[in-house]
Amino acid sequence: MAVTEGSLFLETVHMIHVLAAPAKLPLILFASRPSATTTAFRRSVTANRMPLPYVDEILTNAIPRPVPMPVPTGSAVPMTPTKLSVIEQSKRLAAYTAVDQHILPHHKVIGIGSGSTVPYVVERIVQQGEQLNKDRVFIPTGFQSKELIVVSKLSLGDVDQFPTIDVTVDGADEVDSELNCIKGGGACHLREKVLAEAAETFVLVADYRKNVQYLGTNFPGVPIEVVPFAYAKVLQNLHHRLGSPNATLRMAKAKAGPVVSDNGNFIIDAPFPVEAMRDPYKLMARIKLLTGVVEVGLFCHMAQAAYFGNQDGSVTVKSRLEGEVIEETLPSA
Ligand SMILES: O=C(CO)[C@H](O)[C@H](O)COP(=O)(O)O
Repeated sequence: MAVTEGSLFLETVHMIHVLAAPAKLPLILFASRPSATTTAFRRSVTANRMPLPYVDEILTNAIPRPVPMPVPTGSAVPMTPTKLSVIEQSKRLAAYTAVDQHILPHHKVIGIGSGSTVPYVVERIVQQGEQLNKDRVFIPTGFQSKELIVVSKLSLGDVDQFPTIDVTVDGADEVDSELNCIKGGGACHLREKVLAEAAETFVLVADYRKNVQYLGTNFPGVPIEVVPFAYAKVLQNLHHRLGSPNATLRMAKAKAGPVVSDNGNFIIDAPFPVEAMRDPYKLMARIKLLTGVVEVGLFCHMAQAAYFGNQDGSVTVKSRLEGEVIEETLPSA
């Protein structure tokens, strides 16, 4: 899914934060005035067309937020609300743990990925303090992460200025037992793959629902970015030659016509049978050879580690050590 319910929640919160920022209205509104929070949240959710029963679930199923690291004075922190649903709490746990373990003081060029877990990544980076962050540059994978970087008053760079990145942290749609993943639910996978490949260390963060043994378990299709004029030809290739008869052009939700990526391209979502998904590298290579394909949302042999926040407050970590992927679960704090 391009926009999950959880991500809508975060994006809504983020949107309110962005709207509030110029008028210096703190997002603390969420913490100190729950009824105003609920009303504002409902209003923006309605504008985003999220079903209201789900809003009720988010608001009632909320659990207390753990105490964050102290925020250095004067920092612009993209604050999250005081109460988070279990899923949001899991995302934040994953993000905080990954940042604590991988974004170290000597890291100066940092790639910021896309998706609903990434705001927590930026939040934790900001909590590391102005002293550390003033000498760093942050490279976004798209519009969302660029906004997060700017709103957080971190220095923005681009990969053409910094073709070597110390660490890139990104979300994922699914991660398998070999640390391969599906990305592109948010149509950012071209830039995401460039930043993953440019990075010395590429780390994934997600909630427990994305942790699977085989790709395609829950996430229905492989996102494929194509140049617009070639989309019909690529669709035909996928239907008739590559064994994806249900591949479709991704259509926009609040616009007539297809989703257009940050690079001006179209996205095809192509579901494949289980057998094909068991060898994601081979599948990725076959799709990539179709002329008109710009990038495939299968990331194989790229991530060094993946962090999944669990419902019970523990974090499952998959990491690559001397070619082997090991999995461990860190107990809740
Ligand atoms: O690959 C991506 C965008 O292209 C995202 O990282 C991925 O879709 C996960 O997003 P979310 O956390 O919102 O489900």
